[in-house]
Amino acid sequence: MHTTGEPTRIVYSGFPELHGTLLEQRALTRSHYDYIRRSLIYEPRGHRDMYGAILRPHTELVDAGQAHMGVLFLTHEGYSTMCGHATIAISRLLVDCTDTALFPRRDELLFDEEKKEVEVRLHVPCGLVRATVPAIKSSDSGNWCADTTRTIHYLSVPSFAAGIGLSVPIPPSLRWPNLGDRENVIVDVAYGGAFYIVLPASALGFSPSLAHPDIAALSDATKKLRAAFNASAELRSYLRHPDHEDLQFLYSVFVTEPGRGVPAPESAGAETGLCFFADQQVDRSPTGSGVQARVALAVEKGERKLGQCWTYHSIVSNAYGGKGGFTGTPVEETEIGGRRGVRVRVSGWANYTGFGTFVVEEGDEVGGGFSLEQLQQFSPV
Ligand SMILES: O=C(O)[C@H]1NCC[C@@H]1O
Repeated sequence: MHTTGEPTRIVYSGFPELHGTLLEQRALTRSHYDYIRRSLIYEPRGHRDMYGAILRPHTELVDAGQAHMGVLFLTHEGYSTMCGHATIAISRLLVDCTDTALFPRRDELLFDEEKKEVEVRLHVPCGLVRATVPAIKSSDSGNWCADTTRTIHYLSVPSFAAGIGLSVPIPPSLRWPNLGDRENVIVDVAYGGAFYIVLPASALGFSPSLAHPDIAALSDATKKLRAAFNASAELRSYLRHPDHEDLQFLYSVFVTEPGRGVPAPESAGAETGLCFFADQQVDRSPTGSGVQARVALAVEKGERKLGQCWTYHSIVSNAYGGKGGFTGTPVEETEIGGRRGVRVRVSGWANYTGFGTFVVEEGDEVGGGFSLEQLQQFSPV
């Protein structure tokens, strides 16, 4: 499927059996079955910016009846903890799926006759996500399917601002050309199921406009900024999560341009962002978990009130006249580990791109998956 152009290759059958909690399944997948991620995400089946997900029908929350399905997320680098664009895609898929062998808790989904929607609860590595999928019911069969004329929305785990106006010292070995003679970059850090650095392009020494971004140069700058941030124990201490240390890492640098893009009719304003995540993948979608992080920052800074809806664009949604932009609305203040958090409602669309079966033939070493970049780094080419 894709969400504003960002792919989600969804594994719903054929994955080896896994037991334990979702985080244990994630660890086991990483240690024993990483070859499956590489075969689906790397070339020749995938590419540098491919994204995937594995459905997990048994997790502690699914078995306790709190979630309908568990999900592991796959990136070019490894296994992420939250993904808004994939949540939107997978919840639509599950509403459309009538096969209980693939989706054992299918019969527990409820069609809300009044609102004409179905709630799907997903257990993802950062916690429980509640998605609401608009649906249409057939009067003949009584079956429903997703109604693609309305947006899907989800409420994820609490988001929070972890640090505002932090100064990141950039050592000489990590400077990039646009930095000029600056020695520090000022960033905000926020959590939206994963930790994000958020900053305007101008803070990196680039033009503030993301109308025609130099993606390669921004990728180089954000990669170096991330390395400089991670080099400081004091700055890393801002990546603290009260629940689980698996969640305590910097996932992404999000470069933003406030004001750019067409606001959705129900929203009070718009902005555009360019998200570099994992090992510098570029998100084509407006990045649901990053929207959560950016809304939490806006609330913390007093720029956004509860209930105020805002539109978030990517360079792809802007290129299509605003179609595919997400909206983000802070709906509830909450507390997380003694600090102020906010629940953010994110909405967007997802579409199917196809259904398929992948094979890796025995003895096909190249076809097991390769990353051109890693080959260049580690092997003679
Ligand atoms: O929408 C999101 O949250 C995701 N898209 C790719 C990077 C993030 O995990």
